[in-house]
Amino acid sequence: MSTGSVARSIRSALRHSTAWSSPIASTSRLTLPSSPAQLSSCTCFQSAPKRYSSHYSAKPAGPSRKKRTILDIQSLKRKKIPITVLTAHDYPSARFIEASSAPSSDPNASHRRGIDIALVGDSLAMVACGYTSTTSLTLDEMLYHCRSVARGCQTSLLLADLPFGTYHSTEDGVKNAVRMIQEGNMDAIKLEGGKELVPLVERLTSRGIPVMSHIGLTPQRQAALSGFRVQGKTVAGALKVWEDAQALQAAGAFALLIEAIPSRLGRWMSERLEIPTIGIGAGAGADGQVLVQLDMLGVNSLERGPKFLKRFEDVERKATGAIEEYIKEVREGSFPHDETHGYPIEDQEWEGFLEAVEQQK
Ligand SMILES: Nc1nc(=O)c2c([nH]1)NC[C@@H]1CN(c3ccc(C(=O)N[C@@H](CCC(=O)O)C(=O)O)cc3)CN21
Ligand SMILES: CC(C)C(=O)C(=O)O
Repeated sequence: MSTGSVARSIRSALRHSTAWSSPIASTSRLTLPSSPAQLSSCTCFQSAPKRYSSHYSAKPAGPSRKKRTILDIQSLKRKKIPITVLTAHDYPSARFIEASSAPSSDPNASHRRGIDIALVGDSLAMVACGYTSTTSLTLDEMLYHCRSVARGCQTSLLLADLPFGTYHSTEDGVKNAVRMIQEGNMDAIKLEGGKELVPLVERLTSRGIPVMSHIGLTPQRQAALSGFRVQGKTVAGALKVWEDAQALQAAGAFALLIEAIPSRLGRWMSERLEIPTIGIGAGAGADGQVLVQLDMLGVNSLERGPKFLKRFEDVERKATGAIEEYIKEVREGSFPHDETHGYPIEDQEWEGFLEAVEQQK
């Protein structure tokens, strides 16, 4: 192939990679502060990293759609504004979050602020990959999902779980958290565990990697906890949750996820901790709430699900209904419609084609 023809094929490939090409991910990463003290006074979290969106994505963010920062999240607690967290597992679920953050016509609408934190939770192992537990998910699988979410979500703070087994030692935890930031394009990471993780939380936060700690029911330890069971229901159990919370706050965690604990304990701790608590099955007294997006959309509405789950939609029913309609229309011949869904050819071209075929005989 000549140089000219190589250039031509590249130009042609570029021309054809329009609406269906994947968007270009940002290469500009946040510069992170190096100590917890710097973290709370630093302004570098406040500037939005530029991310480019695909041709058919929503309009570019307007002035009211500032990238969420650690400081923003923490100030919501002081202002007593509930923090909204929702999981995103891929590009479309990230785009749903981004679209729900669009400024509405009503400037006072409470949903106007949108989702504060998009969480690439390792629940994706179960709901998006079909594994029976979160422990099967590898770091590489997680990184692949993180990159897709980062391409779809510009406004929310991007948080992801370090998968099971990737932070059993402080050294592993630091190395793998850095990969989540550099390769996964995440802003912060979440770690399941209590006091035993203090050395890792200190190391990460003092090196500028913001950490959300996750206590109470920690699904990665499902086997050790003998299943997905409510935690902190006894004197000793509640004391353990409270001691973990205090130790992790002191170690530098910017927020605390509290899962499946009694509502009274959730409220009591939230009133006493300085850092925000994000609850899932921890009652209305937490500083924020998190749900798994596919759960709250009712994508798996046939399963019973935990008691804390509220399904705001029944996407499973809507999706299967639509697919059945598609099957019916294809079988009946009512889809596609030539006029609506097909491509025309000019009469002259068509007749010319028929003549040309005739002449070839
Ligand atoms: N789809 C999905 N949603 C989740 O919220 C979720 C996951 N997957 N995978 C990881 C963990 C597991 N989670 C779960 C799963 C089940 C219960 C559950 O059924 N709990 C019982 C508690 C029983 C008790 O101790 O009293 C319940 O009835 O709510 C709780 C959390 C939360 N996380
Ligand atoms: C259940 C939520 C909080 C989570 O940690 C996840 O999505 O993995």
